[in-house]
Amino acid sequence: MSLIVENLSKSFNNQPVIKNYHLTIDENEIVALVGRSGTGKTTFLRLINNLELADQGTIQMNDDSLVKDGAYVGKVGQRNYQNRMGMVFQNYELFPNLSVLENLLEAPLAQKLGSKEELKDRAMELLNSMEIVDKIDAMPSTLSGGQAQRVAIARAMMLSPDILCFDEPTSALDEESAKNIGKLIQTIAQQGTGILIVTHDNTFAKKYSTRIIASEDFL
Ligand SMILES: Nc1ncnc2c1ncn2[C@@H]1O[C@H](COP(=O)(O)OP(=O)(O)OP(=O)(O)O)[C@@H](O)[C@H]1O
Repeated sequence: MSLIVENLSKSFNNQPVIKNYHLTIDENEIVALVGRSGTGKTTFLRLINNLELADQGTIQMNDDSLVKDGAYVGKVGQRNYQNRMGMVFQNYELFPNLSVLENLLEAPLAQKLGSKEELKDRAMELLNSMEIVDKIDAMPSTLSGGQAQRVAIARAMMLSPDILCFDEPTSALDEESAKNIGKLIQTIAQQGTGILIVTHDNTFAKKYSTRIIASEDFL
């Protein structure tokens, strides 16, 4: 399963940020997107997560398009695309009023991806593999940054995405937690998910990615 971006363009107030950009991310790949501040990294992440509208181009996951030659597909098609795409936000965006387990179950239950028991088993399995199963009933506010990050990753993995995006995954972490997240990302990639990491952390990018791309190439 691959993410395919072709001829992608985006301007704000007639100021191009991304112009005729091409990128493919295949399964098992860990692509790190690095570059100076203000060169479009967040914009790119928002475009491929359908949080921002493209002016031109194609964004698709194998045959499931989000936008083809500048034309957005219908709602069902957009949902099909989005179901294959996962995102771990910089501030994790956990639901503060829900426990760790409830955070993991919310979306897959709403999407009817399985019974509550089946989904709970999957959640336990993921939390176990991330060595955070003891926090299953904890509220997000009681977690450390590294723990909250792992819960956010587990929540994204509940939907079995083909591509998983990370926005600055190490910005709030100490060295040890960053190392653990790097290894966790490698394990997820080995299991078949393609990874895109936006980061300012060049050491992390070099150590854990299989390919580095630069946002200076967006224009
Ligand atoms: N909603 C918006 N309206 C107008 N301009 C925007 C908007 N979003 C982003 N921009 C502009 O697009 C350019 C790219 O911004 P973006 O946030 O994508 O860069 P970035 O590489 O992620 O930066 P940083 O590393 O600082 O997070 C900037 O010039 C920014 O001002």
